[in-house]
Parts: sequence; structure tokens; C-alpha cells
Amino acid sequence: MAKRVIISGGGTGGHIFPAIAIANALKKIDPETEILFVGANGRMEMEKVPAAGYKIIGLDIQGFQRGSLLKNVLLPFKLFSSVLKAREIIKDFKPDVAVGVGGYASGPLLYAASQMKIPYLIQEQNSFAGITNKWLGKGASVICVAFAGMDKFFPKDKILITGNPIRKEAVDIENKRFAAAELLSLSPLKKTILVTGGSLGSGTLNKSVLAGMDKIIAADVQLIWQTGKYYYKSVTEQLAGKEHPNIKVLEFLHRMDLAYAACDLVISRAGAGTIAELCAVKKPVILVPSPNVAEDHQTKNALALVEKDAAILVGDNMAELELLDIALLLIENKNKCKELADNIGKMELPDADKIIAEEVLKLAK
Ligand SMILES: CC(=O)N[C@H]1[C@@H](OP(=O)(O)OP(=O)(O)OC[C@H]2O[C@@H](n3ccc(=O)[nH]c3=O)[C@H](O)[C@@H]2O)O[C@H](CO)[C@@H](O)[C@@H]1O
Repeated sequence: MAKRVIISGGGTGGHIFPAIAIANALKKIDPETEILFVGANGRMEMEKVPAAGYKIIGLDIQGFQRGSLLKNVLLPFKLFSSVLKAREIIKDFKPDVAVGVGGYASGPLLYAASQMKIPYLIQEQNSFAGITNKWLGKGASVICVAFAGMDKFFPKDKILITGNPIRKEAVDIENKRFAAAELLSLSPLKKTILVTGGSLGSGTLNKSVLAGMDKIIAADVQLIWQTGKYYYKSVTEQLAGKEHPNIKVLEFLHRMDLAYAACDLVISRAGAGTIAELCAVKKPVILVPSPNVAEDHQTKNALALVEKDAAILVGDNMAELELLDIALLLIENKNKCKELADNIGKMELPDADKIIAEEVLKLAK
């Protein structure tokens, strides 16, 4: 009989896209699998999950809001009512198994699942586990991780190193350079840098590009510049009158495959999902870890690559000053680019989506 699976979590692309990759892999194994997503109202998953063809129900849940005591006053009530709603959802949908990928909705949903004796699997993308996942890890049947040493956070016997699941279509770049460049109105023959700040964009990367844009233009290098939704308006305002055909400014990249296919070098934040994709597309990368994440986990993500000569790291505080100089030197250094690309390719853990989907189905039996 077809299995019924609830997948919960979200907040940012780093949680949502692995969830979609797991859902796609479940459907590939058995197209009859019934999948329901549970997310947080008002967050990115409420738009991205239906766009990927899956049904989602939102909980009224938020994270702890730093700097606003008033907003946090309601948090315990929201948590309580989210657990009640999660219980209703489980009662109606009758899942055989639940999956949590982290982000606000995972907590109440997996807590309700554990109360209702539904087995659950956790997928942790980062080298550092957040409080909720650590707490939920105790009751999980399996915890799928992407980094070694995660037994600091989770019971050792439940951990499975699978790597991070990625959307196949996002990394399918074979023979697409010319078409991608054409679609982006760029030349396939000129050197091209992709700048991505992760699913939300990065203020530091945007500032660094603004600071060094003249050098990019002078070097006749092209730029695919993802600003992030929140920064797009301010970036385009600052660029007014200085637009250049070599520089493509985009709010969000809906086709990551085209961006990866068209570029020779990537400048990126060090989100775990982006890193997993970079291992699959095998592009040289300069990582600028965000300092604004729990326990500085992006630096740890980045160092795992740097230690293997698979990426170059530029600190957030140095980026505005030197990031584009380093990028322009690197893109001209064919040997170094090849070495970085070869080494990052060796770190790929392929089939994470399939391995996790198989674990999910095992639990559903
Ligand atoms: C600020 C923050 O909290 N960042 C966290 C968040 O990152 P963030 O949400 O940025 O996620 P990742 O870097 O892991 O992944 C970004 C995902 O969004 C996609 N994408 C990105 C840009 C774009 O324009 N279009 C697009 O489709 C990428 O292909 C990738 O699949 O989750 C990650 C995984 O838990 C963490 O490691 C990061 O530290």
C-alpha cells in the first residue's frame, strides 16, 4: 500500500529545498506515495512548496525574535496552538512517518508526532545542530546528517551520514553553458562570476560587489548577481545610472542550473545546501561565511572544504575590501580554478535524497 509521509520545516531555502528533494525522491521510488508538507505561515515554504507541486499546510509559528520582547510574549501561546494544530493535521492525514528538516514548523510537528507514536526522521543540514533538533533527536528513529562528528549533538546509534539532499534539476548543468548565457543575455565566451548570498541574499556580498564593480567592468568579466529579495530595491537604486550589460542583477534565481552552468567561478555564502550543490556542479568557489548564524556554523561548513583545498575563504569583515580583487585574480588562474573544482567535486555525496527517502520508507513499514 502507498505510504503517507508528512515533511515539516522551512523558513529559508536551506531547509525547504532539501525537503523538496526528499519528496521528489520518495515520488521517484513510489509515485503513489502521499506527501503533505507542514510549514510556517508567511515563510518562503508557503510559496516554494506549492510551486514544486506539493500541498502544504501552514502553522502560526515564528522563531525567537531578537530585540523585540513584545513579539516574543506570544511565542509560548503560538507554540502551544501549533502543537494542537499539528495534532489535528496528523489525525486527518494519518501519516505512516514524519520527516523534519529544521526550521520553525519542524518543532511542533515532530513533537506532536512523537506524542502520537508516529516514527520520525530528522535531516540536519549543518555541522552544528540547533536546540530544537538536538531535543527532537532523542525521540527520532534516524538522524540523517552531512558532516562527521555529529554525535556531539545526537545519539550515535541513530546517526546516518548521507550528505545533504539537493534538487537534481538545480545541478543539472551538462551542456547548458551556451543556452544559459543566452537566456541571461550574457556572452558564453566571456569569463563569468556568479554571486549568491543563499536563499535570502547577503548584505555583505552586495556591498562588496558595489564596492568593486568598476574593477569587474574594467576586466570585462561578467557577473550574475543574486541580491536576495530584501536587498534588491536598495541595490538597484544604488546602481541607477551605472548599469552595464556585463552585470545581471537578479532578486532570486529561479533556475539555479542556468546560473551554475553559465559561470566559471562562484562567490557565495556558506549555507550547507549551496555547498552540497557546488560539490555536484564542481565549480571553483570563494566562500564568505555569514557571521549571523547560530554558533558560526557557516564558518565550520566552509572550513570543511578549505581544509581539503576545495574552496577559498574570505572573512565577512574583509569582503568589502578584498573579495573582488581575490575573485578577479582567481578567475584568471586556470590551474588554481581547476584544482579547486576537482577537489570540491571529490566531496560530493551523491544520492543523499534517494538514501534518505529509502530510510523514510523503511520507517513507514
Ligand atoms: C542565513 C541563514 O540562516 N542561512 C542558513 C540557511 O541558508 P540558506 O537558506 O541560504 O540555504 P543554503 O545556502 O543551504 O541553500 C540555498 C538554497 O536556495 C537555492 N537558491 C538560492 C538562491 C537563489 O537565488 N535561488 C535558489 O534557488 C539554492 O539553490 C539552495 O538550494 O540554511 C542553511 C541550511 O540549513 C544554513 O547552512 C545557512 O546557514
